[in-house]
Amino acid sequence: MTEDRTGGHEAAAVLCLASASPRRRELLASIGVGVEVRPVDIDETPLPGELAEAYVARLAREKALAGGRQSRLPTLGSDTAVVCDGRILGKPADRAEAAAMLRLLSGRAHEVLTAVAVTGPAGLLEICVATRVFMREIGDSEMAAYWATGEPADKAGGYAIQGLASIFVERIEGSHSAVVGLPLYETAQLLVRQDVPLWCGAV
Ligand SMILES: Cc1cn([C@H]2C[C@H](O)[C@@H](COP(=O)(O)OP(=O)(O)OP(=O)(O)O)O2)c(=O)[nH]c1=O
Repeated sequence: MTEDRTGGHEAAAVLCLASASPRRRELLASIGVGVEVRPVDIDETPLPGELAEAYVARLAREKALAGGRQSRLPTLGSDTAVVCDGRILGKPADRAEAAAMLRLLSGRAHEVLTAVAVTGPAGLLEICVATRVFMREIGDSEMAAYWATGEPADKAGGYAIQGLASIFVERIEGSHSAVVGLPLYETAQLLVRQDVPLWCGAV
């Protein structure tokens, strides 16, 4: 453990995180896993006819493998997509796309898929977690106000359940941390299999 600038404690790096997402780093820190961040730039275009589960699994795997080439530590890659009516919603490019996404999600349920891949001594381990999110109806003025906050821009499906959009989410079935970007229960199991210590040490 080393003391960080805020006077808190930052765990020493035991995992390479192949991700630019601050949410994933914070989620891992919350279970005592310190990371070395190695974001990778991969093409996130779905292949023709590729199903959502195969798509997120492929991206998580590609991120883990590319990140792993830059580190000696076990390496984690992950990808989150919002899926509604078979359509994969990534991050909205602009206000119009964000509004179209929220209009599609308003007043109904959709799925959030998060895939995780971890390379390490046990080889490549992978999981994919599906969570159902039930949203209330969202009005046009709320959509416009939400876009103006800046929150939707870098979020799959154009919303953040952990942020201001929590007022739109009636309930979920599944994993809250998976919607935010990393399913902690399932990820912990993969990390243990790769000998990565959690807050409770090597188990
Ligand atoms: C649905 C939803 C998504 N998100 C975020 C999680 C992910 O960071 C992002 C989905 O994009 P991803 O492409 O999965 O991840 P990323 O681009 O942020 O990071 P990297 O590819 O480098 O790993 O959306 C939330 O924070 N809250 C939510 O409620």
